[in-house]
Amino acid sequence: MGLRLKIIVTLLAILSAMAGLSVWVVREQLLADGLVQERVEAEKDLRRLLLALDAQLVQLDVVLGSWSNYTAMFEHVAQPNAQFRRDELTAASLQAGHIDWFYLLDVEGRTLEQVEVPAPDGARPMQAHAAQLQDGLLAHVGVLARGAQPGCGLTLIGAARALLCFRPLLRSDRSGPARGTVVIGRWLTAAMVDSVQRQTKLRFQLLPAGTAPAGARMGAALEAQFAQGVPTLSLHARELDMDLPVSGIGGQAVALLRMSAARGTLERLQQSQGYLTRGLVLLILLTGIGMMVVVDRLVVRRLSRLEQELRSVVDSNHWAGQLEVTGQDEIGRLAQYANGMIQLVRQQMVELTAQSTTDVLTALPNRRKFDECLARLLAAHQRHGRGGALVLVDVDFFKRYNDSYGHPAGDQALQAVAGCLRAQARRPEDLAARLGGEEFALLLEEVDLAGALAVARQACAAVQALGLAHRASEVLPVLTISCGVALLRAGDSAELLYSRADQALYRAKSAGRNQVAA
Ligand SMILES: Nc1nc2c(ncn2[C@@H]2O[C@H](COP(=O)(O)OP(=O)(O)OP(=O)(O)O)[C@@H](O)[C@H]2O)c(=O)[nH]1
Repeated sequence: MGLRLKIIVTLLAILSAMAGLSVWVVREQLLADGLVQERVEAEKDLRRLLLALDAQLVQLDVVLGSWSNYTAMFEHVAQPNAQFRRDELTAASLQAGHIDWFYLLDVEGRTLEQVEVPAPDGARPMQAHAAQLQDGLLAHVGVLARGAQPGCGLTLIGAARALLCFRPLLRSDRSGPARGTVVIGRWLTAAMVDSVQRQTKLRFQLLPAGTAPAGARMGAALEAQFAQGVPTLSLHARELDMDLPVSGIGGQAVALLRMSAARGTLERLQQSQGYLTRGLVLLILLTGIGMMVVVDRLVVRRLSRLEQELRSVVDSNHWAGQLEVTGQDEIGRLAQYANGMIQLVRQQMVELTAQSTTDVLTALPNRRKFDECLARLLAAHQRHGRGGALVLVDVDFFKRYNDSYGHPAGDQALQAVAGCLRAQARRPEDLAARLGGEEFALLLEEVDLAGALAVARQACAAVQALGLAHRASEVLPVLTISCGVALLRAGDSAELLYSRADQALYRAKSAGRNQVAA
């Protein structure tokens, strides 16, 4: 896997993990916030609903407050009399004031006057529950009213719920104890529920109180009810319910007020989570692409360029060329170090090549170099018809020289001979080489037989002129050499040419040494 692919895969893995984690964290946070927000909004709605329901009581209370014959009622309660005027206390007048029933009680809670608007089917529910009313509710109201405080609230009469308001009958200056109580009521009908729903745009129902504990009381301070944590929230997939137990006027459990609402907040949150997720993914993609471009420009591209340059340097024969240094950072320094190494390798290669083609004792080119040059000479001859000659050189009676003067002296003698031969290779294309032991060679380019013979003879003369004493030589008392010359011929191979030069050398040796034969 290339570096670029590795970086892409790693980046993708890291960014995906980051994206997943971010989405999860944000989602959890959004959900937690959403639930809190939903509860807050539901409580706000419930408050609004309770206020709207309370407004119904307030209306009833206003009707009760605007009653005109309190004085007559006060006296009637104190001492019931037959002259008590009942003009306002008819079913028709109650109906006009949106009241369903009216009671006038004495201080003991006994009913003195009672008016009821019959239901459309003629039923009179209040009468049907007269005993219950007498025993419970109205007596209770009477007790409440004895505290001289008016009040309103919800109550349960049989299975029906009603709103009621009561006022104690006091003196007009409000002094003295209450003499009785006026109570008016309205059935809490489906029409009234509808009207509150329309007005508040909130869905609710009044369920049987069941085992729910007595809770909020209509008309009591809402904040106090909420502070007690009375409402309970139940969350469903798409809806939420907020339940609030509602107490009656006497504190008894009357109903369970259930407000239902769509979970819009959650939907909105889920929607924003979707936007957020898409935004995050886009951001991460853009970040990933941006990072890739930066990493590509700063690292990958430069590294692959270095790799190409290094490969072409290594592939070249002699480690030719250098890497481009692109900056002073780690990659730039890497290129500098690599350049240093390339230079070192190049130097060592030059040195090794020189060592492998040079004779250690005489510093003349060795047999390997000679073979290369001979091959080149042959190729040039075949291609361009250039002339050339090979001169094989052998030191005369060298074994005896060694035996007479010792091996180290023999080495020095070979070095001296090498110096003489090097001096004969005057032109840049000429080559003097040591082939091995006391055998040397001269390769001469663009030369004819006369020229080659002349060079060979000069070599012989030069060695002789060295005057290196050789007491065991049969030729002269000084060191001498013999040379065999062979000219290049068409179709020659290295072996053929060498063989002719060797035969010539043999002839020179046989003819007495210290001479040249061709
Ligand atoms: N000192 C020294 N001697 C060497 C070296 N290489 C070869 N020799 C000696 O050179 C001698 C060559 O002897 P031969 O091949 O018998 O030939 P020669 O004694 O010169 O006799 P001819 O060639 O017939 O004149 C041997 O004794 C080798 O030991 C070297 O590097 N140094």
